[in-house]
Amino acid sequence: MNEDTIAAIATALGEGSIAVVRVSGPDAVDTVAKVLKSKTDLREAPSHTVQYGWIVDREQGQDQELVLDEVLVTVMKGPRSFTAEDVVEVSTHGGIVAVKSVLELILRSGARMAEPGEFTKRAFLNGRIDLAQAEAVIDLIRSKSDRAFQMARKQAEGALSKMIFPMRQKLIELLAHVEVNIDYPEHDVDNVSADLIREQCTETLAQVEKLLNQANEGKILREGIMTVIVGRPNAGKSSLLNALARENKAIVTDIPGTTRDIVEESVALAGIPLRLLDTAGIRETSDKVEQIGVERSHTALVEAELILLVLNHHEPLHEDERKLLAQLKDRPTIVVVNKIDLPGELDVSEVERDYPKERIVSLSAKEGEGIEALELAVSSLFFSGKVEAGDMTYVSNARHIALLYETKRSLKDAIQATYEGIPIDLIQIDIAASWESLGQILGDAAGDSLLDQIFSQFCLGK
Ligand SMILES: Nc1nc2c(c(=O)[nH]1)N(C=O)[C@@H](CNc1ccc(C(=O)N[C@@H](CCC(=O)O)C(=O)O)cc1)CN2
Ligand SMILES: Nc1nc2c(ncn2[C@@H]2O[C@H](COP(=O)(O)OP(=O)(O)OP(=O)(O)O)[C@@H](O)[C@H]2O)c(=O)[nH]1
Ligand SMILES: [Mg+2]
Repeated sequence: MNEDTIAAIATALGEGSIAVVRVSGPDAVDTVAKVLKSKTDLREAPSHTVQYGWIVDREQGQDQELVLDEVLVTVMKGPRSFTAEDVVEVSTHGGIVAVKSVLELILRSGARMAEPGEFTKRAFLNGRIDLAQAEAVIDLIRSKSDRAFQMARKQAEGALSKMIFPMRQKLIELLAHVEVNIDYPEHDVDNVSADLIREQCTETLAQVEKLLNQANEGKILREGIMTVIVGRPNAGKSSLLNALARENKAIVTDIPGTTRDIVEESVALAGIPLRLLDTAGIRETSDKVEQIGVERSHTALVEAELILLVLNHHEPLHEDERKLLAQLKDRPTIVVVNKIDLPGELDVSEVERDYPKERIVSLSAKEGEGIEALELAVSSLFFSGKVEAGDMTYVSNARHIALLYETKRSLKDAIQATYEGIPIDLIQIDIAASWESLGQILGDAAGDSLLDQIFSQFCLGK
């Protein structure tokens, strides 16, 4: 347990109705009791209760005391608290003046200023949460969407840890089993061990790979897919954006070259968030403004994670479209054959030579027909199965993903070694390594520098 009692402002600095100073550590109650005037002495207050009172600076004059603010004070006795230590929270009036003066007084009364993330770090060091949970707290604060927040919240509650834990348990049991066989060598024991290792490591490897696949899907669900709509002028790119956005966001006219600059809109397609970029139609042009637009279309393509190449069903394939089809065939491209409400002039078989059928979608942006087919094509391109947002655990933290890759490598090495007749005690090293890298996700034996690096990313007071 920590000796120090720490304090910091836990709320954002700015105008607001209330602000909170959080104090944690063995002297939290005493420190605040010294500066609080209330009916019940804070030292006598039961845990998880709120006291009304005033924060007073008694050291100001001789007899007179200076009232800093009228407050509500919450006491949470350890280990039933966020840090697992005694925690006292002082709710002051909002704005920065009251809360700052209360914090300063508390610091003068014996507490030390907390470092960024130190409250959460203590929750980790005191064993209330593991490192993966602590890291999820940062993601929680930083999340910008409901979905991102819900993913982080579940991890903060230990969803990932609950999956890692049994995997590690299985590996340690395997190690124990193999160890016993080595210590009491009988005939053919090595073969039995090799079979056992192969079986268990293959099972764990499948779980690790599943987590890694889901990590990628989770990233898509949190951040959205950068989607670029390209095609010739008048193909109906802006109409497609409007149809997907269900509003007239981009200007649509029958004049080729209408869109000059990139128009951006976020939409959800079959539950998948897309960051849609409508671009200027690609063609040779002498118009200076349009040229810049076409240039921007090409630039957008470079970074696109999904490309919707819009063709016009009502016209034969144009040379510029042949070029685009060839250029984009190895990219994540879906060919959208638009204007199917009009008579067909386009020879789709030419497209089908380079693109599989499930990557070609026919629709009418104007009539809003065939959008479901596009939804299907997008979700099968990015998701192995159904898009689940509800109860899946998505690994989002870069450190965790790197450690899962390390685990994967060790498990693969172990499996490979069983086929090559490598001595069991050498294979044990790989198994132990995979057990360790999984443990590092939870913060097993994490060194000071790693902890410093992780917790310094937090804001003050968290
Ligand atoms: N005022 C206030 N609001 C807050 C927080 C806080 O610290 N203070 N939180 C901070 O992020 C979040 C809530 N998170 C919390 C997580 C655990 C515990 C806690 O005391 N856990 C104990 C005992 C719980 C119990 O009595 O059953 C434990 O898990 O042992 C408190 C807050 C959001 N709202
Ligand atoms: N019949 C029919 N007309 C369409 C359809 N989609 C678009 N159009 C029409 O085609 C014309 C061009 O549509 P836009 O959406 O502006 O085409 P664009 O690809 O954005 O064109 P630029 O911005 O010039 O590159 C407009 O007159 C639209 O109404 C469709 O599905 N069916
Ligand atoms: Mg347009």
